[in-house]
Amino acid sequence: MKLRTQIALSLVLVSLVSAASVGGIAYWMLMRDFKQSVLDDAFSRFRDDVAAYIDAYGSWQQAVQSEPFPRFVEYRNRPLPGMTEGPHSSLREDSYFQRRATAPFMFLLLDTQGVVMKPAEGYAIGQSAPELLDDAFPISLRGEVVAKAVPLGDPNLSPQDESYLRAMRQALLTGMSVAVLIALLLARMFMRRMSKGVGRLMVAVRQMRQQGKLQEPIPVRRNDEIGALSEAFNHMSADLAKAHDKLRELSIRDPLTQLYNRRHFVEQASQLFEQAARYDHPLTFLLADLDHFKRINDQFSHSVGDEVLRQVGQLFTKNLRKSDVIARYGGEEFVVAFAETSLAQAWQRCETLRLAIENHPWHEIHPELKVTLSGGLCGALTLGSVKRMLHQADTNLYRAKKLGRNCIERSPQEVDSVA
Ligand SMILES: Nc1nc2c(ncn2[C@@H]2O[C@H](COP(=O)(O)OP(=O)(O)OP(=O)(O)O)[C@@H](O)[C@H]2O)c(=O)[nH]1
Repeated sequence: MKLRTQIALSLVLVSLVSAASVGGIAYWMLMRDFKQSVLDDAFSRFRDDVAAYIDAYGSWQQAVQSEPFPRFVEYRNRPLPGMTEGPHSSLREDSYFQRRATAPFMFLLLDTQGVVMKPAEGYAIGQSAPELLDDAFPISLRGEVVAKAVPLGDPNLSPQDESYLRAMRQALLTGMSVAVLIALLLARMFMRRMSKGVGRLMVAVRQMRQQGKLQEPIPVRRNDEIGALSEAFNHMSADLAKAHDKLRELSIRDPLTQLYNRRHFVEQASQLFEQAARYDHPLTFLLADLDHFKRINDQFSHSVGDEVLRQVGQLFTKNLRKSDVIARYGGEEFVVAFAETSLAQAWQRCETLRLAIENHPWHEIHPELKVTLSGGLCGALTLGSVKRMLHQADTNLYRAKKLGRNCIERSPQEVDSVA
């Protein structure tokens, strides 16, 4: 499953569970407090009625014999004359009849010893129930506890109470739905923000893998773990690109002279040949060889021979153009591809190079050291391949050696054809 989907699902789940938990707890607290307030209200009425009843007849027993408690309550709470009219009359009447229906019948009345005085829900008059005394509310008359009331069962809620609770439930549900909606919107924003950073990383990694783009910097716009990850990724890709470039350089360079190696030269020469042949542009190859190099090694040591090769490499680079592809072709052999260069122009440059090598202060390495270079040129694209052109250049080099070395030779027929 995609990270984005996983985050989305987690956030949706968290939002729903949070909203349901908060809503559930709020509803439970609302119901608890509401029932308590109904109970308190009912008890205060019941307490007043019982106290007035006992007060009116001297004791509960005498009162019961004189007038039933419900009737006493009804008369006691009946609206005063004149109150049945006017703006508040209906309120008073409603309240009276609803409370009357609930309050008297939800309390069991005990005397101070725990003997039932007014029955309710399975308790008969005269039954002893001292175990209920602990939870009973005291009813006092002039500072003396005259009875105790025990609430039984759930309160009978009035239609007004029910509609109030319905409205509260509705409000709670609406609140919860809005909370879930806001949570989901925030989750979506949060997820987009998060997945944006991860998405950028993914695109960069994919480009690295599929297109080989090693250095693919991504913007670091955040100050969190994803920002740190992006920064680390940028560092790593820069390091990787550097290491890759270094490795590539090592793989195409000759370690002694730092010129290109033979393999890289062959690759480059093939491309240059293809282009020159297609667009009919000039291209000339030089194959060069240091003269009597074996003697240098033998006479002055192998390390002097190495130093000569190194310095000859530098002279090649210094005296030829950047666009010329210069390589060490073998032991003391060098090869150059002169792009966009005719045979005559290449010969001129090779002569400059040859003289530079001949006149180099070799005596600084050893007083008797002398170094010269022989070379063979070929600019005959008509030969059809790099291999054949290099072979022709080698033939010309051989002739240069035969002619006494320290010179650059071209094929006579090429020189003639240009002339
Ligand atoms: N010091 C050193 N010598 C090398 C290296 N590579 C090849 N050589 C030596 O270069 C010498 C080439 O000698 P030859 O092929 O006989 O040619 P040469 O002595 O230059 O004679 P000509 O080419 O005919 O002028 C050999 O002695 C190789 O050992 C290298 O990397 N370092």
